[in-house]
Amino acid sequence: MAERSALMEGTVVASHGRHCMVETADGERRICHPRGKKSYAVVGDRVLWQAPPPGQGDEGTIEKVLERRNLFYRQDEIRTKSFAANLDQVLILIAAEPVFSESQLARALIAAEAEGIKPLIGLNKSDLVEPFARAWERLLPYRHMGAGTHYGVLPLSLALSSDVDRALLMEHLRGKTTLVLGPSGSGKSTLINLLVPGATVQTGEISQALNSGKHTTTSTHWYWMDAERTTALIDSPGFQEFGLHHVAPMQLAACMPDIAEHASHCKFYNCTHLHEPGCGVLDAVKNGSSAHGISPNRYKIYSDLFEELSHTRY
Ligand SMILES: Nc1nc2c(ncn2[C@@H]2O[C@H](COP(=O)(O)OP(=O)(O)OP(=O)(O)O)[C@@H](O)[C@H]2O)c(=O)[nH]1
Ligand SMILES: [Zn+2]
Repeated sequence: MAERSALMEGTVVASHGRHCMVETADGERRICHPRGKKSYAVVGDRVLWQAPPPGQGDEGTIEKVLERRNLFYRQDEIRTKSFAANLDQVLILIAAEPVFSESQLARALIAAEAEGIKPLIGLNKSDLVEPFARAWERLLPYRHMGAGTHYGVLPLSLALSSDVDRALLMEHLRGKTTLVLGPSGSGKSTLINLLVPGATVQTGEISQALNSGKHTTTSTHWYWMDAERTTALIDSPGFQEFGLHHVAPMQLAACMPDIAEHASHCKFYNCTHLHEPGCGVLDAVKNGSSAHGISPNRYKIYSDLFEELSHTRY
């Protein structure tokens, strides 16, 4: 039996099917395959990997996925899609146009909360004055959520005020690992290319290497934004149909800061906030859009999701 080399630690920086690109501590990258089911890794995973025995090519094997701090994923009845692991925050980029789906936004935010990941919202295309004003208005509950400490909505105009936007984004991203998500047309590619010059070329090359020649961009990629490798951005496709099958209905309120804020005032500790007397959430819904109320849209998202998650689980 050929002698095997030592285990080394690395970070998964791209994945395509079962193939991964692993980056070592000194920045070297190489293609690795998982050894077994237990070593399936996603972008952001810290892994122990091993170089192949001499003369057997240069593709390594992932021997072990180290314990994750968190995993951002969506799940429906049929499948689970894992986006990335070990994140500091998720930046959801939407735009004045095309009009965004509030339900989709809310779902992504809940998925982040459920894993203890800080969400951040960017609203792009502020140059489209009227549609932007409408979108900004629709985001009112999100701008106020958690007394302004929790979320933040960053107004952006990525194609026009690139220097200003780069500086603003850097304030929020510096030193962190951030997953960027967004519906098609929101300006996600514009954002990635603004923050990581040459990202498109890098993506093409890695995709090609992982996909044995076929060109594809439908995979998740990790980019360093600085030479010191302290600030990372992860680009991932697949924002549509955000299933939350993994969130229990009774866990939902805690994952929606504007609802959670009032849930401690309920008479019953196991209040569903749907019909109970003495419910702090229902009282806050009556106060509607006042500073301390819950917006009708947000409550509808809560009650619809509660119903949906109650059905899908059993
Ligand atoms: N008006 C305006 N248009 C912008 C802005 N930023 C990006 N766009 C335009 O919006 C369109 C979509 O931008 P992309 O960066 O390709 O968006 P994407 O989210 O990557 O979209 P997909 O490639 O479909 O996933 C392009 O035509 C951009 O030029 C902006 O600040 N203002
Ligand atoms: Zn209640």
